[in-house]
Amino acid sequence: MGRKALPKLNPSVDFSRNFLTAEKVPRPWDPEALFGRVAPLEIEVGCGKGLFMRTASEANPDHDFLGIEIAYKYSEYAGYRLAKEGRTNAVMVHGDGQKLFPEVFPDASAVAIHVYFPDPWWKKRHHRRRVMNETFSQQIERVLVPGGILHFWTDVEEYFDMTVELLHAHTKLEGPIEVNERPAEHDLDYRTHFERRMRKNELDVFRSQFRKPQ
Ligand SMILES: C[S@@+](CC[C@H](N)C(=O)[O-])C[C@H]1O[C@@H](n2cnc3c(N)ncnc32)[C@H](O)[C@@H]1O
Repeated sequence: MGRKALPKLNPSVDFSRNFLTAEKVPRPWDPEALFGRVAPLEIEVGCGKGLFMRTASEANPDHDFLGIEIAYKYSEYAGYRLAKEGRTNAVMVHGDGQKLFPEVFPDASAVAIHVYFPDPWWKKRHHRRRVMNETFSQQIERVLVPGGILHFWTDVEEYFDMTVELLHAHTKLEGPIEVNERPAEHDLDYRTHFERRMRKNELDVFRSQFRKPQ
């Protein structure tokens, strides 16, 4: 299943408030510099075109959303779309989530971390390239506040099972807590573009949450 080319960005839209490259993320972490306030933080890793970032930041104006996407064009487009919708509580970062977590986020700094449909890296010898690995799962646990939630969805059952095993073996996160499918009320009423694609193709989606103990 290939991806369509992204629409052109209108050069008159200033999206500098909603998009930055990894080296511009403040170190030490300073949410006020990015969002102009301190609010409960949610982080998404691997945002693609940013549907979740747009819908979640609109639905939860009291939370701040930081999206990390390694593909420059997608991160830029997602930031541009946030700017077009005038969002002040959501920022896209072009970068590698696995590098940014240890460099940027303090312990217990996020109420939720979202990982939706990470690249499956199907071949066994490529599994080590998967975003969900031992080191990153421990970073997720460290960055979540007590009671914070990891949202992990995938269409690959074997990746789902591997992640459950990984989290049980290397973290104290509790789960998987099952998440039910919700009927879509309009054509973009899906958690992400990949969820939309899987459901339109009648493919399974494995949805879960894991909670950091208090
Ligand atoms: C299969 S796509 C899913 C996109 C989106 N989450 C969705 O569900 O529609 C996986 C995305 O993760 C991004 N990605 C892969 N590794 C990453 C990393 N280490 N840090 C940030 N993004 C990453 C890829 O560029 C790609 O856009």
